[in-house]
Amino acid sequence: MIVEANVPLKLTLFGEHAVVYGKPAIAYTISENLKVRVRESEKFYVASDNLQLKGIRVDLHEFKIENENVKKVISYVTEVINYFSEKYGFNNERKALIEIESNVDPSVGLGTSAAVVVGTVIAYSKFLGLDLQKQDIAKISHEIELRVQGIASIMDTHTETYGGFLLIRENKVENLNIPVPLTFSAGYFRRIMTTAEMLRNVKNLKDRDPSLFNSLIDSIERVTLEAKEALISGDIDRLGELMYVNHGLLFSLGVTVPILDQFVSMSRASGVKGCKVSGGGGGGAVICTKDQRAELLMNALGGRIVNANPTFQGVTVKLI
Ligand SMILES: Nc1ncnc2c1ncn2[C@@H]1O[C@H](COP(=O)(O)OP(=O)(O)OP(=O)(O)O)[C@@H](O)[C@H]1O
Ligand SMILES: C[C@@](O)(CCO)CC(=O)[O-]
Ligand SMILES: [Mg+2]
Repeated sequence: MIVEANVPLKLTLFGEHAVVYGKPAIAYTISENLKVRVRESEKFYVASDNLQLKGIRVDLHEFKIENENVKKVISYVTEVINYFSEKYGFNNERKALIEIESNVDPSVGLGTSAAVVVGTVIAYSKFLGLDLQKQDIAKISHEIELRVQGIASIMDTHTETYGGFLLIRENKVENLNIPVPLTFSAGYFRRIMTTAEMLRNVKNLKDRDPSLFNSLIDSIERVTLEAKEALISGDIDRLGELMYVNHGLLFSLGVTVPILDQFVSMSRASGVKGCKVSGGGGGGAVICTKDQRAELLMNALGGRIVNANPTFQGVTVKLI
């Protein structure tokens, strides 16, 4: 028996980083996904064909002989195993091979870390014979992402668990009913930092200059709440304008890099209604109002386009 979880990846429309400090954010699930498969094995293994360390296969019992990079990369999975052993008393008596498959590169600002956690939580818990509700999956996954990263909001884990367009506010998620069929152009550029590193940079700014930091995240809050109204009323012109403003505020927070700024700036000059960095920054994902010019520019600048069509189902699991 193999348990397979299918997790949609996500894009953040507004409010990333600020959401970590209690501000609202808007995210939605897209038509790209990550799969996690769990099956019985004589030892614990994690396998992924998709990491920079291509084709790694790690024996979790001989962890200490593996290098720090490997340990770090698979820590989202090992924390899930630790969680079920600590909280549910599974003393690793049922060992598993955990395989991760995705056609999107890891760490690109599309919530791949949350997808690994949500997928492993749902598939591994089912493998252990537990039948967790979505509410539990979301809560446990957030706890684990937070443990690994040190800093994290509920946004990515909750969005990928539930699916659709969500407003994240005060540690809760609200479904946004969007009246018009809405889609975006999105892709990603090579990333030089992980989200965990970007989160630490932002925290440094907060510690160094709290008053400047607060005024930036207050502005992000205002933009996000106005964007919610624009989304609900289908006002794409206003939405686009607010995306550029949010990008500017993320530039001010120090999470953009030259290629992203160049792309956003060139998109604006060529008439695209709105564009911004999406997710943790430091390279990685960008999102624009749907526009062929944005997609051409992305290609021309060396980015990779992703399928940004919205999905509404959230994580699913099946036995194969
Ligand atoms: N295919 C995969 N196989 C194994 N681990 C993965 C895979 N994809 C992502 N990961 C894990 O997630 C980490 C990337 O997390 P990170 O938060 O930096 O990126 P992200 O979630 O795509 O971006 P953001 O949080 O901004 O949306 C990787 O270092 C690795 O630990
Ligand atoms: C940067 C951030 O806001 C979004 C990462 O996709 C981090 C988080 O919300 O945990
Ligand atoms: Mg992440």
